[in-house]
Amino acid sequence: MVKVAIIGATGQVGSYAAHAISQIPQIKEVTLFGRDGNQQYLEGLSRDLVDSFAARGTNTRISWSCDEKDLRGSDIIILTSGVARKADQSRLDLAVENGKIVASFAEKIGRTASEALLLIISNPVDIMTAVALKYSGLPPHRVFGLGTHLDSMRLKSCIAEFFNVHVSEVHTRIIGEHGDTMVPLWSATTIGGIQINNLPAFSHLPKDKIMERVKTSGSLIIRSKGSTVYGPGDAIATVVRTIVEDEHRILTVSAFIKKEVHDIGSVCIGVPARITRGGVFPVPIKLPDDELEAFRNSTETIRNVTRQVFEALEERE
Ligand SMILES: NC(=O)c1ccc[n+]([C@@H]2O[C@H](COP(=O)([O-])OP(=O)(O)OC[C@H]3O[C@@H](n4cnc5c(N)ncnc54)[C@H](O)[C@@H]3O)[C@@H](O)[C@H]2O)c1
Ligand SMILES: O=C(O)C[C@H](O)C(=O)O
Repeated sequence: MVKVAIIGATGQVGSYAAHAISQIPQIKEVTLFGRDGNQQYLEGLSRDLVDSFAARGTNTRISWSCDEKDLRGSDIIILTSGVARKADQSRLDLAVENGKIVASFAEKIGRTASEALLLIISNPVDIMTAVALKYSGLPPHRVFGLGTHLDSMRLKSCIAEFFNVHVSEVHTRIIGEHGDTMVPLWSATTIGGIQINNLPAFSHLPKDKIMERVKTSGSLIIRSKGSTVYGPGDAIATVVRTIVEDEHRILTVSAFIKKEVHDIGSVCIGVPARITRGGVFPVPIKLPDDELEAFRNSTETIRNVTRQVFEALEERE
């Protein structure tokens, strides 16, 4: 049975993720982890979740803590702490501020829960994954971020709507930055198992418009209702279920790549990765030239900002 801790559980994404993952039968206990001063909120949140579980017939145990010692024994730690962007900000604008928060939690995790798998949600998620990897000291296959999984789901629903098919018939992925330079893999997109460009209607698919919608989904939701909650929360639950059931599904998460995508490496970025109980393993792939060039451009953006954040964090030390 599995024990999961959510750091940043008092936030919008952390609290809904706690609800979503608690429906996974193998999860025995979820610990809501928050900052000192948030005890009252955490007690209220845990009571609210316990009521929900009773109503649903869910057997997961809920606990809460502000003490890093209680991270010990966690199989999976989900890190959602950090500031969220305003609708007119880029996720990259949060890099230094959230880098400090993520580095500090990563150090705690390295000290107390070095056997855990660490799933990063805080934005900009690719860069925060690199920060968590460096400051936790955990091996690369046990530190990964939500990456472009949510973007891939957004693209999937747009394609399903256009072709008027069930979402489960659409397989697609977006790789690269969880941000403006993300790269849709049309070459890896199928509907009902058929390569999308072999479908006559593909020539009418408004690809640019769809990608604009995917890229601006987060800011539109933030402008409309303050934050994105259900999309990320359920995307997190999918990743966690894939881990605990050792499914070996291939999801597009932010992982440290060495040479899996042509010769590009030494960066944490959204790539297809096999997700197992033991960790996350990027799948070696070859891309057509246009997608490769776009991915290279995306990795350069992430690499540059990661470098700047590492420099800022070194000044802190
Ligand atoms: N990767 C994704 O797909 C994705 C999706 C949604 C949100 N996010 C990111 O997740 C993060 C949380 O989003 P949210 O909507 O839950 O925000 P929120 O403001 O509702 O919650 C923020 C959480 O971080 C904690 N926190 C804030 N500043 C802190 C600090 N200095 N030290 C320790 N803890 C601190 C808060 O206590 C709270 O628990 C943001 O960075 C957001 O951009 C990522
Ligand atoms: O857009 C955001 O800032 C939140 C998150 O990254 C999202 O894509 O929903």
